[in-house]
Amino acid sequence: MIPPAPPPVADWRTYRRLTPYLKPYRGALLVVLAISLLSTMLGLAQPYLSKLMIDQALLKRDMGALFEIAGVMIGVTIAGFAVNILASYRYVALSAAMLYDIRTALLRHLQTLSPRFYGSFRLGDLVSRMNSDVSDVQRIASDTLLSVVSNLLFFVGCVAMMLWLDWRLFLVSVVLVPASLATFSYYQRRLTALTRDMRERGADLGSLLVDTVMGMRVIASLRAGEHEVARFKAKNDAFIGAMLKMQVASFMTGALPGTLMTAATSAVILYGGWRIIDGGMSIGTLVAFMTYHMRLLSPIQTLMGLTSGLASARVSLGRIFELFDTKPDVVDRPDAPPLERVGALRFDRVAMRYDRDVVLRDIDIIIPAGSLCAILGPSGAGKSTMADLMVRYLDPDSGRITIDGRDLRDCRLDDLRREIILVDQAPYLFNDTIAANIGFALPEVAPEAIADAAHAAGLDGFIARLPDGLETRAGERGAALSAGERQRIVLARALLRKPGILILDEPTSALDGDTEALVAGRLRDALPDATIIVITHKPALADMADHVIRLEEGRAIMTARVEPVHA
Ligand SMILES: Nc1ncnc2c1ncn2[C@@H]1O[C@H](COP(=O)(O)OP(=O)(O)OP(=O)(O)O)[C@@H](O)[C@H]1O
Repeated sequence: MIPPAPPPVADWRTYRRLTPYLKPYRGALLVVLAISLLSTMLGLAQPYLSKLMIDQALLKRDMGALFEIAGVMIGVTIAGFAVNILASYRYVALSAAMLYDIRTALLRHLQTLSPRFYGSFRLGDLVSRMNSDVSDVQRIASDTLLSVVSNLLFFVGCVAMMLWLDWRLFLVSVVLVPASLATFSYYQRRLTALTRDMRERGADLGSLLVDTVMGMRVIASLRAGEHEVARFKAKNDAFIGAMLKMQVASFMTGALPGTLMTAATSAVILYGGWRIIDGGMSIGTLVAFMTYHMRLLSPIQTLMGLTSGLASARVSLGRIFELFDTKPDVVDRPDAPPLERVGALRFDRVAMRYDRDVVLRDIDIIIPAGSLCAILGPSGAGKSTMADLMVRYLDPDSGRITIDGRDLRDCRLDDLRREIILVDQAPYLFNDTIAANIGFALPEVAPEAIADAAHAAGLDGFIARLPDGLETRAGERGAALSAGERQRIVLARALLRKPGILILDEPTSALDGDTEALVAGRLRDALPDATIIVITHKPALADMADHVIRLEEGRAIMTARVEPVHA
């Protein structure tokens, strides 16, 4: 098998993709930047005030000027403090709102992806992207970006003040800047690649942990604990190795260029001192210049240090946008006319393959509206695939599926998912009460309707025996219930929604004969006009159907039952 190509390393253009999310906050961002500019200007005033203090007050022994300048200095410090707090508060609120928008958009996008995506994408990796990567971006956005902007402003202001005070001294102070920038740029590129590697190893580790926790029962029963620990150790070693490499690169990126800049300080003192002794410069000017020079190092070092954070956020953003770039298998047509009624469902020369394996070919069947239809066939014949096609989790490779003559692709997904409900083979329960699981996402539903649905699914006897009845909790993924109880709860959830077409994929596989007969008997009463399609291996269920579709080697043969159950 050819291994998949490694994902591309995110470059700086990744940040451009944030533009649509920034747009709604343009005005607010400009206000924050204006406040930040004000705070920078206040910070830049301090060294200049010390020059005035030395040259105008101390050297001239002017007490009045001393108090005046000291008063201005205190005022500037207090104002700078207040403006700084305001800028960071406004900025954090703004970045939090923006990241909420990204997370919501991501969640909406993930909801459009088909089961095929969830079958192939590692759960741990997905959780790590939605959690750690988004948090990483949040951390950087709520901290680093404001810091970058204010440090850049401060840097530019410092340079301007230094040039204004003495341009020759400025040239001496920046002589090592090119070497510093070259070192920085080399380590910064290395850092991006290493950060990506570390995130990937982290996702590997996360996936293994999710897999292990979910498979804990199997691990315990097969006594595979040590095997799992060894797998964990290998992944953990790879993660720690990648993290250490990244740390070294991060340190070098932050520290080396700054160290070079510090070396320039001695040159400034030497040249400035010579100019003072020579009479070409005042003491106040050199003191102010040195203060700017020392402060110039701080934004450079901060900016360089921040690059490791920015590189890591860039990688995280890349991983988040990779999810956004995953195209849904089915495309919605929200402009399509609404689906008025749900009629006959037809497979018109439908073919379907996974990768290169053909699963269904030339499927040509009609499921009459209002009928009870059973789909039979050997394991792996493609029955569940047919169900996925009927609810448009997938689109056929060729041919079409129509509802009352209209191609499913020409319907709104919202209409389809309201009218056609699939209860699939793996009943999923949320960690909530049984009532909340049945009435999931229907906050207005009446308790009587939930009780009716539970009755229709044959749950009434079981619920009556529970001390908390419908308010009993289902446990993590329904672990506090038996497989048959879970199956009936998801059936009740579907019945409550009264769909026009209900597809049940092996709905009674975990039920005993009596319970199966009870549930099957109540189905038609619960949905008197609906089309009910049951995928089953159980002859008893198939016997109740009006029509039977038999799948053999990807070709459906439909046989109408001679004696329909419902006359
Ligand atoms: N996501 C997928 N990627 C690749 N192959 C798949 C995928 N899903 C199903 N298949 C393959 O397609 C074939 C049909 O699968 P399907 O689940 O539709 O069969 P089925 O008739 O419902 O089987 P069963 O009765 O065991 O539930 C199988 O060979 C299966 O391995």
